[in-house]
Amino acid sequence: MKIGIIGLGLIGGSLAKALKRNSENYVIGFDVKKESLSHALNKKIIDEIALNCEDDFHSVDYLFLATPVEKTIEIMRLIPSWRLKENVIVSDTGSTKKEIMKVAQELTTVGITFIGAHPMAGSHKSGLSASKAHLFENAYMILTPLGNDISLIHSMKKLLEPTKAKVLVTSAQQHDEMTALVSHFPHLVATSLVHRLANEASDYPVAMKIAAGGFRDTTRIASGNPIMWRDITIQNREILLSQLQKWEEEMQRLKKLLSEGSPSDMEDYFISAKQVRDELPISNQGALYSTFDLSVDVPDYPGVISELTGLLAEHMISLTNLRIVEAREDIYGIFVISFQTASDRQRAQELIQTKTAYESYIS
Ligand SMILES: NC(=O)C1=CN([C@@H]2O[C@H](COP(=O)(O)OP(=O)(O)OC[C@H]3O[C@@H](n4cnc5c(N)ncnc54)[C@H](O)[C@@H]3O)[C@@H](O)[C@H]2O)C=CC1
Ligand SMILES: O=C(O)C(=O)Cc1ccc(O)cc1
Repeated sequence: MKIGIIGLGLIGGSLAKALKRNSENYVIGFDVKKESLSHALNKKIIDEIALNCEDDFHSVDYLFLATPVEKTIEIMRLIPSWRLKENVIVSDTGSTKKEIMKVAQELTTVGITFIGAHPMAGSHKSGLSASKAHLFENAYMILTPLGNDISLIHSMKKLLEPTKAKVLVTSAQQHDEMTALVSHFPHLVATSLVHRLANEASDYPVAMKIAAGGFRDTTRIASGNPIMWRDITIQNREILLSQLQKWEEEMQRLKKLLSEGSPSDMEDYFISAKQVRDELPISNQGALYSTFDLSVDVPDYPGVISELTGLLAEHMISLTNLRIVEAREDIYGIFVISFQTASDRQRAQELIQTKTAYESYIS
């Protein structure tokens, strides 16, 4: 297949790398950053550079827009004036879908087929340098088609096979409601917690320094790309405002509990949240649970487990558990190794950093 990708950042770059796993795929890329284009071509992430979008995508079967979502809408409005194949399928990778699918509906009137796509994987990092061929492995890829064209969904699924993502189909409305709950609103909460810390920093100058693992874990996503999150929150504003209303109600409930509740009411509040959190697919994978976990970002291929366990065994580092984490939504690595002590984990991380190309994280 010939595939065009506009926006060769974290997601567009990762998509290009994943699609190039199929040697029959040919990728033509465009980005406003010229250095990303030349880097992508030199590293064979793409096969060809598009110099002007009006003409240079005329031979592609699929065209993906992997730009911040407001930019995506601007580009979609330009597409009717471009020279494209008659049955090209246009798609995107945007984190919001309602506004994008409204413009997609307009495109059908000029004969352009658009199917929305959103990989539920990524990171707070951005740009081509953070892209990875295996970013989407085992993650959900949500498709939002306009109609019920099974053959269209089937061909998108086929194209996306090299990403090893798990495809889900929903409506744009459902997509935006669900992502508001699990991604967009948590992003606002994380960001507001950082603002709270910053606001108190003059009274408690040492607070920043002592911010421990919990604060860092809860607020990691606040380091995400501000332009990307500006666009997402503006496009999903309505649903986010209703989430904010429900959040305020939850805070009122908490306020009452804290001021009037008994210690056991308080404990119940934590217990019921812990039950739900522990049921999330990420944390019920392993038979054992250790606090000394190391996440290693590796492609999901056979052999990687023995490579890493062999390395640890060679250096006499004992591990207590191994697990492959299935969703990549709020984590970096997919291969999680648990250790009995923090010092075993530290030694393992140093070893993996020096002896392999895999990145590892303590979360
Ligand atoms: N970062 C993440 O974790 C995830 C992001 N997404 C979505 O994917 C899209 C891309 O996000 P990232 O790759 O993270 O952003 P990014 O900032 O890493 O990459 C965006 C790229 O688009 C380029 N660009 C901007 N305007 C352009 C234009 N007019 N024409 C051509 N290229 C242009 C930028 O130069 C940059 O290389 C966004 O819509 C985002 O909502 C979806 C899932 C996860
Ligand atoms: O950093 C993280 O864990 C993320 O939350 C990544 C992410 C960002 C935006 C999306 O639309 C989907 C996933």
